[in-house]
Amino acid sequence: MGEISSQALEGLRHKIDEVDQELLHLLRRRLDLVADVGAIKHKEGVPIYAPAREASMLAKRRAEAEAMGVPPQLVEDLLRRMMRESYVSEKDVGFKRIATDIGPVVIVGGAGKLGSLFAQLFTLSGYEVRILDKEDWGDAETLCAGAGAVVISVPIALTEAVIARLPPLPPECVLLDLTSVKQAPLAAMLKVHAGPVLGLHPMFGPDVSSLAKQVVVVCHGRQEQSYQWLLEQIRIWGARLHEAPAAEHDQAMQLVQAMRHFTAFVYGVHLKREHADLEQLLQFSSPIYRLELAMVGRLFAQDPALYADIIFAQPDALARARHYLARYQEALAMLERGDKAAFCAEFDEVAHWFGDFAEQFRSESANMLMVANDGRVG
Ligand SMILES: O=C(O)C(=O)C[C@]1(C(=O)O)C=C[C@@H](O)C=C1
Repeated sequence: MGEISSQALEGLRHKIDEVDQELLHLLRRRLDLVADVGAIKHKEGVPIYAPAREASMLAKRRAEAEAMGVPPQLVEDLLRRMMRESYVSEKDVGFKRIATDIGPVVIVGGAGKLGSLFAQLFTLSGYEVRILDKEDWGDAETLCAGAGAVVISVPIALTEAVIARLPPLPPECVLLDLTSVKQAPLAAMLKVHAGPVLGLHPMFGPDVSSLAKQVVVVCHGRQEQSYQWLLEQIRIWGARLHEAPAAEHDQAMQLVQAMRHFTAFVYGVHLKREHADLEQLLQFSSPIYRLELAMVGRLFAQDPALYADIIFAQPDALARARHYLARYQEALAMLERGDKAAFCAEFDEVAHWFGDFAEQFRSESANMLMVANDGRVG
């Protein structure tokens, strides 16, 4: 059934259509300007992401919006969304090539999703890219001959074996990996190659449209000076580099990745065994539950082996999971006793421990929830 509308309403809607069309023309103009910015950045080697420019632009537009009676958050949301579009369009122009005098970049596992993304980024930056995938080991020596960098991008469980299988590399070649764990691959690379060695962990999946604002963890191996070009190249792609010792990285990942995925896995198992009707749950769901369900559900749209690798590769995964289970059991005991006071006391202690982060997370998530709700149809 069509929506009921009066003539007055129709007239106003017509005017709104005109305003939205004007907005379209303005967006087109902005996209054209951004394309010109992209061309200059490509030539001059300026990073895609310009945080200082973004901060000053947002502050000015917010103040102007306020003075005009336009909600500042509305303007900020629109600008952020437009800038996300800029990252993609500026990426497609290509990037300045930082190291002009190095040999080809060989990507071991370059036919995989993450490997393909890096192959694309190196190609967009003017490097010769060679792919060494499963079926190419017979040609490994030829492919690696004269290489300026060899990038290992294979499943975690295979990383060390693949590194051990590499042919001898040129002494100045940078050997690096993109694995989610860092200590074991770094040790393996340092063992087989006497030249520059670097461990990277891109903290994003292969489906990102650009590296702008993404984080890449850097674990130094050997001869840092010899791979500064590569770090600079990644900065130009838009990513933020976070340096950390490999052991510290692996420990943090245990909590950020392994535990997180493990609990999401258990929650998925629980929903299935309880015969949850997802269609029905979505009908009842608030934005936060929808988001939570999406975070759990997206796990099961991906490769089980990848998640098994991330969880099982952590040396102390079992001990940590046992600690988690013990905490769950403690909480369960409160529930059995009907001890609300104990629950609230523990809650307060955790809130105190979160400190200012609790409020920060509340306001950050409020915005995310609104965006999640915008995408809802019906
Ligand atoms: O001004 C720039 O450097 C741009 O690339 C343009 C733009 C924008 O869309 O306004 C996009 C990305 C930057 O992080 C900042 C601003």
